[in-house]
Amino acid sequence: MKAIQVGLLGIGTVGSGTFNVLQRNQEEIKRRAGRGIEITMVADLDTERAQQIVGSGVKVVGDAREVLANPDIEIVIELIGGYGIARTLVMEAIAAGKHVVTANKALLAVHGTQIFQAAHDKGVMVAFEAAVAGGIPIIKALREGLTANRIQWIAGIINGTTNFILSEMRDKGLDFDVVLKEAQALGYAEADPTFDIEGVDAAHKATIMSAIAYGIPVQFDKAYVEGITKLSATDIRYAEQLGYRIKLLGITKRREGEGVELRVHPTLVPAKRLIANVEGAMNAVVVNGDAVGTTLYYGKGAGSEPTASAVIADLVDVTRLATSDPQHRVPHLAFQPGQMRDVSVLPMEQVITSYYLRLRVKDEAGVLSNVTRILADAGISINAVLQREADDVAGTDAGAGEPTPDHTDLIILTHDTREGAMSTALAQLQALPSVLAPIVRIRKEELA
Ligand SMILES: NC(=O)c1ccc[n+]([C@@H]2O[C@H](COP(=O)([O-])OP(=O)(O)OC[C@H]3O[C@@H](n4cnc5c(N)ncnc54)[C@H](O)[C@@H]3O)[C@@H](O)[C@H]2O)c1
Ligand SMILES: N[C@@H](CCO)C(=O)O
Ligand code: NA
Repeated sequence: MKAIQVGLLGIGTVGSGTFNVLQRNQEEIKRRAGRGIEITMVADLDTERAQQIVGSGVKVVGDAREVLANPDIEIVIELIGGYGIARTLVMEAIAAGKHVVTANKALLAVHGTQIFQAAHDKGVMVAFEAAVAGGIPIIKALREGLTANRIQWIAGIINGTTNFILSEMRDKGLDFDVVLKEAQALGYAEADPTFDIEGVDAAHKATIMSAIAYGIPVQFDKAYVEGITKLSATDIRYAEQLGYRIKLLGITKRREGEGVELRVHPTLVPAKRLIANVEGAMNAVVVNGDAVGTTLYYGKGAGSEPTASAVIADLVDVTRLATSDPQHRVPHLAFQPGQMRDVSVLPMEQVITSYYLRLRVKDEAGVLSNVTRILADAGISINAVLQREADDVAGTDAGAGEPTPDHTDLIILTHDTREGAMSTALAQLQALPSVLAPIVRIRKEELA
């Protein structure tokens, strides 16, 4: 059988990895796919660099539409990124009857509903394993491997850049900016690194996972998104003293009869959990299903060849299924299109979680009892209280000046409560005259 012809749009970090791995492993891949898979045309704005990567045997063009216009090309790989031209090209590729493979989580989290509908109507596939946790086959696991389960919750380290930054800050005591530059140089960071550090990239990926897990539309606009830019070394250290690590987690939970939680924020995780020990740019996703229990997926979530690994897995899937009846394919979002449920993402005030609080207070009689009374009145149960004197935090960057002997840090761990109740209590705590600086609130998940 003749090789299937593929057009590649964008040959940057992931595109070049895809080209190289496909070349290197072509024989093995062919044995798996049943026929050869060949990138015969590449579009990139930088045609000179593109031609250097692919050599003289592959046609390189500056205008992606030339690829879409080529009737011999059956699969288009979109590795440009963003919601702009990439969206137009994906929609045009679908309209032209071509299957699409993409790593573009931003595009799918925001416009996925429209894109999957168009693909369904046209009878083509849009495959996106590389869009979530790069090389880890998490889409495959959720969509196929765990199909017996009612998924209860998912919690993942799904942004390599921020995990790298948090790990380096904790291990080496390096500054945020220095580590960010390193992450960019290593090719982990998005073109706009604010997407990484502000949690947007993780929210894109969590949005896609929530849709597949529960059979609901992508609802990125309703996700709660908080990044790591305000996290201080002081809290990383206190968390450690309490037996926790701070990770940027993408979390989605099914709340029976109420809705779905979808949120990204720094999270205290017990240090003994495997996921708490995922360091550097590595990703890990914990999925809890009612039948299987808790499962863990670990690996490289970014980088040229790890991401290419997922792109090529999709190419193989699409190649095998290209001639099949669309009814026999795995649905884009795991559930049959007519079986999607319109379950809403809950507003953040209704989220139920536990908390780490740090209050810088005057070290005087009655402070602790005032604090605990406010929490008790709000129905918030305390799990642990720790008081750290000036000496314990010397040299920290707590932001309110160095603690002096008459200032102290009060660290409180709570049991589960509603975010709304916590916000109300925090406003009251903040108004206490003995509270000297903005209170730090970091959410905590036991992930048991
Ligand atoms: N880098 C990673 O580790 C990683 C991991 C997972 C997913 N992704 C996703 O993969 C996609 C690509 O990321 P990347 O890191 O390879 O980006 P990149 O910036 O390295 O590459 C993008 C390429 O697209 C080209 N391009 C831009 N506009 C174009 C246009 N109009 N026509 C043709 N080519 C155009 C650029 O010249 C560049 O070579 C993004 O959606 C990204 O979110 C990246
Ligand atoms: N910028 C992303 C790339 C992978 O999607 C990350 O750091 O994880
Ligand atoms: Na993946």
